[in-house]
Amino acid sequence: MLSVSNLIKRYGKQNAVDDISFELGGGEVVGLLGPNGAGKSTTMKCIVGLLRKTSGEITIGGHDHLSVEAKRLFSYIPETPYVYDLLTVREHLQFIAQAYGVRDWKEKGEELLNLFELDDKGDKLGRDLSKGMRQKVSICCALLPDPDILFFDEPMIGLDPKAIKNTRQVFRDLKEQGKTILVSTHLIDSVESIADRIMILKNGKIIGNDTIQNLKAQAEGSDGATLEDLFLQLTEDARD
Ligand SMILES: Nc1ncnc2c1ncn2[C@@H]1O[C@H](COP(=O)(O)OP(=O)(O)OP(=O)(O)O)[C@@H](O)[C@H]1O
Repeated sequence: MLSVSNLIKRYGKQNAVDDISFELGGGEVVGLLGPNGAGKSTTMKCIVGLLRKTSGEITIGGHDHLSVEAKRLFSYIPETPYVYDLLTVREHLQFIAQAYGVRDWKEKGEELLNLFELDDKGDKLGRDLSKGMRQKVSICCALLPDPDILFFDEPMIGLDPKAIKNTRQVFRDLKEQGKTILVSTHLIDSVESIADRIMILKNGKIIGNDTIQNLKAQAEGSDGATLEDLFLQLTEDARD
């Protein structure tokens, strides 16, 4: 469903993403973990076409990632939610529904607004929303077109505990529906229960790419180790 080959993204002399290759099969849920500055957001932004890659090949559903065919297949929830200042919350949903040709969107839109407790904020303008509300609107907009693939960049940041719980449930529902998900996060616990596989990035390189069980087995002295222990062990010299 997603294929990334020899992706490099260079900022000046620094390779923020340093020749990484990986694939996501249809229906796979993969957590992208890594310390600050590891290259998670840069990787995501290159995949969705927000940043121009320096080199490498990326295909989504067999199409070049910059093609319209690829863009029809995915939604992206950025780390910093972007909303339109002069559209209300409901108008955001209407805009997305029209842009993606979503029929009968109103009912699903209302369900999403209810789920994220935005139903009484439907007439609020984007510019008047708090950061957490913007994040919720961003998630609702991403879910409305019912995409096959979802890219979530730190989706829990800025959400209140109830919204975090709801988002976890949304992940479980999406997984059950067979959606393909790549989710970058610092909140290791939030992916542990749903991820089929974890990729750990450090200094722009993938240093671990396996099931949690296999990664734990590979890690030294991993008896009873939590995913957090493993993560810290693999990334401990990240500041070298
Ligand atoms: N616009 C930019 N110009 C120059 N360097 C950048 C730019 N954006 C990111 N970088 C650098 O690229 C590297 C990867 O950054 P990136 O934001 O992808 O990391 P991240 O893993 O998402 O980090 P975090 O967990 O802190 O969000 C970092 O060293 C960062 O300083």
